[in-house]
Amino acid sequence: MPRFAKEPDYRHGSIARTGILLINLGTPDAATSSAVRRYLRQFLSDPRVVEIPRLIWWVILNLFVLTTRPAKSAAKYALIWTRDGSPLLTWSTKQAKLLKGLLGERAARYGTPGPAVALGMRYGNPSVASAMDELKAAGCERILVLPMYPQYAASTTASAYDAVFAQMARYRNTPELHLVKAWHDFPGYIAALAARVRQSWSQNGRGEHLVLSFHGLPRYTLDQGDPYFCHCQKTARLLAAALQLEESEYTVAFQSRFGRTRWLEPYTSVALTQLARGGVKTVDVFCPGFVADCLETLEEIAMEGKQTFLAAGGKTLNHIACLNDDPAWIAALADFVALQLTNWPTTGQTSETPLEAAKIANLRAQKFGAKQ
Ligand SMILES: C=CC1=C(C)c2cc3[nH]c(cc4nc(cc5[nH]c(cc1n2)c(C)c5CCC(=O)O)C(CCC(=O)O)=C4C)c(C)c3C=C
Ligand SMILES: [Fe+2]
Ligand SMILES: [Fe+2]
Repeated sequence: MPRFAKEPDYRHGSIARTGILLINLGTPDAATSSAVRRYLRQFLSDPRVVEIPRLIWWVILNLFVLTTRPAKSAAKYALIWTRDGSPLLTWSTKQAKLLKGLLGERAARYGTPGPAVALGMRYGNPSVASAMDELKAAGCERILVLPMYPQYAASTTASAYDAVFAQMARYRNTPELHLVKAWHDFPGYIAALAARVRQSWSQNGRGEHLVLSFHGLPRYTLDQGDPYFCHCQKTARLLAAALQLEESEYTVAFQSRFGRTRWLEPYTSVALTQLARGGVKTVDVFCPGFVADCLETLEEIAMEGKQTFLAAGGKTLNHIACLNDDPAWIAALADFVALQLTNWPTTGQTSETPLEAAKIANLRAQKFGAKQ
């Protein structure tokens, strides 16, 4: 493979565009053991995700994890799989499409073309590399990297950056980058979350207690300076304030523990058990850290979490759907993008006079026989 990827044909005088690169975690290509194994191999080989020394982890991963987990996880994926495939991919694709449409509509008011939007998955397909290629092919000289993780974590956000940098290293004509780090307190995001909860309350009734369940992380990441835990607490606090909740009316908890080390606490399963044992009969569970429903919300919360709550004496667990394609959320996302693009100067972009363009075309034709 050549060191650098082939550049798209260079067109003189074309307008340099801005591209929005949405990155989410990714999902297997199918709900089968082999597809899940391929996905988990890529995911769990990421040193940002599992920090055990490489050689030791390679042995554990290949001898134990990848021999047992794929079948178990595939069975869970099968429970949430739809005719369109994985919900995470379906919703993420829809979000990218809706965002592109809305940004295009807003730009059209000023007679300008909207930015290009592409979706890249950190693991699996479509890859971050292919999404960046797509933006470059669309003439994007500037790329806004927007991880679909409101709360920063090294294992998600920084890992998404790693994938972007790896592809940058393959380009000769690199685009300019703007990396979004976190948006856990962006007012439009908080307002969209609050509206989602209120909508569920009015449609399905209001539970006695609200559990805000975030994906967990190993506990040592907090001790070692990862701000994820604090970002989750702030999102929860702002959301609770928007919903005018007293502290006794909601619980912040962490789900999806992986491996044997201690993770951020309280664990969602423990919180649900304690609530039920304490006499709470109806609980709402909302996952503000996931902007799209996925295995972790549809299976782990709506199915497993429900069983845990009922087994401990609860009567009803209502899983409140993630933001998915909610119009208020897509509008908030478009506002956030606009904010990020403000004051990003468009200097340094090529625009030759016709004479210069003709000279360059001539030179390239002589030297490389290139078509212009
Ligand atoms: C929202 C943020 C996420 C963080 C932080 C995160 C950290 C993290 N995850 C694992 C291990 C697994 N996670 C899995 C699925 C999964 N994780 C997230 C998001 C975050 N992960 C999502 C959106 C999903 C769902 C993907 C889908 O296809 O629907 C899985 C795979 C499923 C399984 O086998 O259980 C694993 C494994 C670790 C170790 C980690 C931080 C160190
Ligand atoms: Fe995860
Ligand atoms: Fe999980």
